[in-house]
Amino acid sequence: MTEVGDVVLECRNVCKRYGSAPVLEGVTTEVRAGEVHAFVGLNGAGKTTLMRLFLGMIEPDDGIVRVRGLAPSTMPARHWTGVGHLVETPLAYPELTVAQNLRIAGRLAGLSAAGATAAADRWIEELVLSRWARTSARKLSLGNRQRLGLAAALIADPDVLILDEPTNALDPAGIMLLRTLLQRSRERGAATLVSSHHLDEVARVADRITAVNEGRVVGSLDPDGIDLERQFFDLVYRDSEARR
Ligand SMILES: Nc1ncnc2c1ncn2[C@@H]1O[C@H](COP(=O)(O)OP(=O)(O)OP(=O)(O)O)[C@@H](O)[C@H]1O
Repeated sequence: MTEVGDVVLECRNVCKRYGSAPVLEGVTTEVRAGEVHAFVGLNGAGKTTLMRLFLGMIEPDDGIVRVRGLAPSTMPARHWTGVGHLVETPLAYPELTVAQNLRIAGRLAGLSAAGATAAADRWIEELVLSRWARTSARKLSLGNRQRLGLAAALIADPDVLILDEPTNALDPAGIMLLRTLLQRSRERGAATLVSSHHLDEVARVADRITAVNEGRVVGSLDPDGIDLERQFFDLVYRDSEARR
């Protein structure tokens, strides 16, 4: 396994509320270079919210969030070029083809025009999208739209990768492909944060698994451990009981 390096993503005592409803309560965590850190939790646990904070899409009410030591809201544009992400629905211009979308993603990630064209061709092959390269994004199946989103996130080999439920809508071949891509990103030294509901899949790809429940970190799971589902529900039930 690759050696794990410096802290790249970090949050300390982060709280986020929507109105009076707490969504994250005192979350502290980190992701280091060369590791895949997975967040698992039930629907509404706060996983997407944490990712949106790291991407500067929202601000914490309390606590600190850092990406390579900088607050996302103050990060210069050039730092974002090394951050690949797929959060919620894959972002694609519906009227543009797969190839055109990937060229734009490459340009936004700081590649030259020629570099973006080459990267688009490469990632179309990697994600097995060749048949749809000239198809407009709006005509893609859900799974192929997800593949396009993953290709866009990875287009410039980012050293920070934030993927929310990346297996969404993928077929078994797509899931295996994603596994390989995450492994390669880890070997390049990328810091990867993923969220998932699929404990078996997460156990295959993650170096670290953190369980969240109702906005709080409630423990960690050993990816090599047995019966992860039972361990996960034990943590969740214990936390839910303690809150009563
Ligand atoms: N913009 C918003 N306004 C109000 N509430 C919100 C908003 N965004 C998220 N929430 C609430 O925050 C909580 C956490 O949502 P979040 O999407 O982070 O959970 P999640 O763990 O990603 O869930 P899922 O597994 O279902 O995707 C939920 O109760 C959700 O309804």
